[in-house]
Amino acid sequence: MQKGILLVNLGSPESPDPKDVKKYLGEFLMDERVIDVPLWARNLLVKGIILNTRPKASAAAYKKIWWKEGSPLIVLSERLQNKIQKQVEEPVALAMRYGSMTIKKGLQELVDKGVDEVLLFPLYPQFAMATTETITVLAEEIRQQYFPNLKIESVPAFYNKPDYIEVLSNAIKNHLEGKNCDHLLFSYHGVPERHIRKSDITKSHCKIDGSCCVTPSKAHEFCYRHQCYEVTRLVVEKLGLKEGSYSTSFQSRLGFDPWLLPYTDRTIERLGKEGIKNMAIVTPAFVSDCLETLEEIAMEGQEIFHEMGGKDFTTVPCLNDDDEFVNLLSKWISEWTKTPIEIN
Ligand SMILES: C=CC1=C(C)c2cc3[nH]c(cc4nc(cc5[nH]c(cc1n2)c(C)c5CCC(=O)O)C(CCC(=O)O)=C4C)c(C)c3C=C
Ligand SMILES: [Fe+2]
Ligand SMILES: [Fe+2]
Repeated sequence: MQKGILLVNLGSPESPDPKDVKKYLGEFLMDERVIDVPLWARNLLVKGIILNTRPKASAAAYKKIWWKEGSPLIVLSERLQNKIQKQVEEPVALAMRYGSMTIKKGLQELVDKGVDEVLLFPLYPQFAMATTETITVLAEEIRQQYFPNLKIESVPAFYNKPDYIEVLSNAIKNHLEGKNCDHLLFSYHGVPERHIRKSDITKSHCKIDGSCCVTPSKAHEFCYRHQCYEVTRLVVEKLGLKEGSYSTSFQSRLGFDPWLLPYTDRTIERLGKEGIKNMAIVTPAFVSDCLETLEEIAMEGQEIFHEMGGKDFTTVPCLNDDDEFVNLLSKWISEWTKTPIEIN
């Protein structure tokens, strides 16, 4: 058996041009695991409303964060792939759930290299229907249709692995060293509350209240909200943060449905109003910096904080191609391939 690895991230538009942004948003938001309403309603909402209003504003936001080499999310994912490939003997390919770097092309690239057993690695620490699930479901559909002899094994959410928490905590500690920080905000991408209920395998656990996510349950294997709160809890424990010096919030809501609370923008506002002068934000739902971290948090979030009288505002970069993170992913891959690796 020849083994290979397929890393999968979300994707990004081809360019920050409104035409390309519209095309990308069309594919992304028509995914039934992202906007999870019946097809007729999704068509109405996405094609009838969102794609006629959002692409211009989104394109302007993408323009602010776009790099010479391309979309930060894609460039950073490629750097991660290249660094892992330097440590791992087996071929490591990269694909995006949306856009031109498709999962089909990624699998084809591995098959062309003689691979018949793939480790599918969604680059998300927490499980969500809109991320991990849509990747694994699509990969399986593609396998059945085009590569029926290929074996695919998926890496589950790694939010509570002690070595991941250690790498994340070290990155936060290193970034904050020598900086003023009175409050650390853990901001996770939000999801509609309905997604949490839909992913509840017990069908009765998730109440989305103050207690369900801290009450042990089988449901937590697929509960995005629980997994986000667990990352905060475990990092807080590791860094020895005091009660009151940190919070958890959810960003990037879209539409009128209730999304997970509290919202990040309102939380930043509250912290400023309460007299916090120096704050930091970490965004552990994202492995790679992207529009949501570089624009929504580092630019818009900072502006809100300053308007509320805040002073120092710092954003902890995502793990991106951090050496400790590369070593960790390479180690997990080598545990699967059973080929020892040499850590650079
Ligand atoms: C980290 C995990 C993510 C979850 C969960 C998620 C859910 C989700 N997102 C939208 C709508 C949008 N998201 C957008 C950008 C975006 N989302 C994620 C990650 C998650 N999304 C990333 C990494 C990015 C950035 C991509 C980049 O190119 O840099 C956007 C596009 C930007 C905008 O117009 O604001 C939308 C729209 C929904 C509806 C959703 C539902 C569960
Ligand atoms: Fe999103
Ligand atoms: Fe819960």
